[in-house]
Amino acid sequence: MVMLLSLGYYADKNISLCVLNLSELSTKMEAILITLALLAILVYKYLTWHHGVFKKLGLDGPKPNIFLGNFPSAITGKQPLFYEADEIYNKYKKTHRAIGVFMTRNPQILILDPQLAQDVLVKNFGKFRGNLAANWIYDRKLDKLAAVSPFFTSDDSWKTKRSDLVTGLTQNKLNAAYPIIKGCAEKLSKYLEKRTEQGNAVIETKNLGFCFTSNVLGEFLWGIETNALAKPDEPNIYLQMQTKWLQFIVNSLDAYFKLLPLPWLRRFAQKRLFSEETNNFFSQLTKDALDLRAKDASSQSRVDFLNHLRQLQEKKGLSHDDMVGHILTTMLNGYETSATVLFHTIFYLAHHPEYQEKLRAEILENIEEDGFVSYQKLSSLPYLDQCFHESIRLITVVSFYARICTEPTELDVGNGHIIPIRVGDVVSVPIFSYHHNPDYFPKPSEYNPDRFNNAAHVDLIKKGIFMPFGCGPRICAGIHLATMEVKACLVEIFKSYRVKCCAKTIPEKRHDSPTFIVGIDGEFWLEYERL
Ligand code: HEM
Repeated sequence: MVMLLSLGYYADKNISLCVLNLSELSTKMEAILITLALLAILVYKYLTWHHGVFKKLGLDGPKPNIFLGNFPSAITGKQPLFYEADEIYNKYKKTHRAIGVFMTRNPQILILDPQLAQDVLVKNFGKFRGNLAANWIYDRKLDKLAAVSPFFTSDDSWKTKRSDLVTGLTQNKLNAAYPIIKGCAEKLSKYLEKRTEQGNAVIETKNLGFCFTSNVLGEFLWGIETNALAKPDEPNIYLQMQTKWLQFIVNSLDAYFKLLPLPWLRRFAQKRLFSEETNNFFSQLTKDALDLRAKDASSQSRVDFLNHLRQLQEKKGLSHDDMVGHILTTMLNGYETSATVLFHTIFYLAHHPEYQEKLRAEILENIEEDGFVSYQKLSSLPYLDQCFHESIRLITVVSFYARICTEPTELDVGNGHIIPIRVGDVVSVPIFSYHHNPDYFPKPSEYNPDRFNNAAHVDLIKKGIFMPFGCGPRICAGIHLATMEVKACLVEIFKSYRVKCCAKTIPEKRHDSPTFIVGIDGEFWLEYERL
């Protein structure tokens, strides 16, 4: 409007030039606006490209947010993923066997019926061999040590990597390695004795759990004393490196999830899963441990993971990177998970003295002359098993797992409706939700080991309702190691100590851990009374 008036009133060159510039500007503005509009349409199309995919298949599901999909709070870090998944699960569980959801813009089929989950994980495993966690590695050459892990592998090399790992973690091997765990339990006892003798019996039990599993892994993986329990107050390079290593992984995964809508931006964020500094440290540590083993004939008959790797090196020429990779896999999958189950069990048993007394009675009845419960009994004590299973149900440290379809197949999603599944499609199992479904576990937020009376877990595992370690050929590779170390520590504590809540103890509450591992946030201060 102003421009037209100007044109009619002032006829001199300068002004008309100025008007010409304005019109040029407006053309440029128009071009910019059109470009922006086109860009917005393109971005919108890109973000919503897949949104029709489930409709075409006739699969129901909640409407996704354009940018963040169906898990906006999890992507922005406001709420853990399993809670958001649980809200969706509860809405559809009575009416659907499976639904379609979006992790940002990426479609996933969420399995609501445990029997269908069993089909995918076990019966139909051949068609669902891939693990979504393999995508967490951006560059497999750069992250050569992380890439050794079967957990991060979807291709054909998975089978060999898994076999190399699990043959060092069989029940026979762990039975033979049991003296190592007993040695760690003795160190824990000495530490507790010292604390209680000093009148310092209120102990932060999360730290205690981390120190114990760290000690076990140090001795079992490298044959080294980490001093986590012996000298807990002294600076410790091993523990510092372990913490640094885990923090780096958490940062990397944080970037991975935040950039899911725009994955190509990952090249500008933290690309590696394992840092170079910690890779160098753990590689040197492994080399030193191997050199020591080669020099010391007496330690060559020790049954531990390092000797397992030495045998593999001899038999099939395992490279040094493969050896370090397997050690780090065991530490990554087994350190925080096992410690979390351990300290939550102690915490829940302190809150429920009636269950603690029952467990203690069973332990005391089965102690052998050497002051320990034998490895065979450790695996079979029924109430110890119940307490362990109830903690792992309530906590469900690994709350969600996802498979990638590797061969075209079909999925029976109920009501006579069968949908085609293509290579690359992702199917996920919200196991936390199964473990917290009141139809399967009445009053699911309560800690109650009695719900697993008469080995009830066996039937629940068969039905796919209880799968804290996963199921099928990709079941947790460290299930026996985790079970052994957690149970051995529980026996050691409860045979000699009554663990009680005190003024500093936080209440039992909703799981709100800010890390990737499920759990209750905050410190677990508990009082240890010597019996
Ligand atoms: C209480 C402790 C633990 C829990 C609750 C746990 C849970 C799980 C679960 C649920 C899976 C399956 C994930 C999926 O299907 O995608 C898994 C896989 C795995 N776990 Fe564990 N885990 C524990 C301890 C350990 C330990 C001590 C190790 C040591 C080696 C370990 C090594 C692995 C590996 C390598 C895989 C991947 C297996 C494969 O894909 O073939 N875990 N774990």
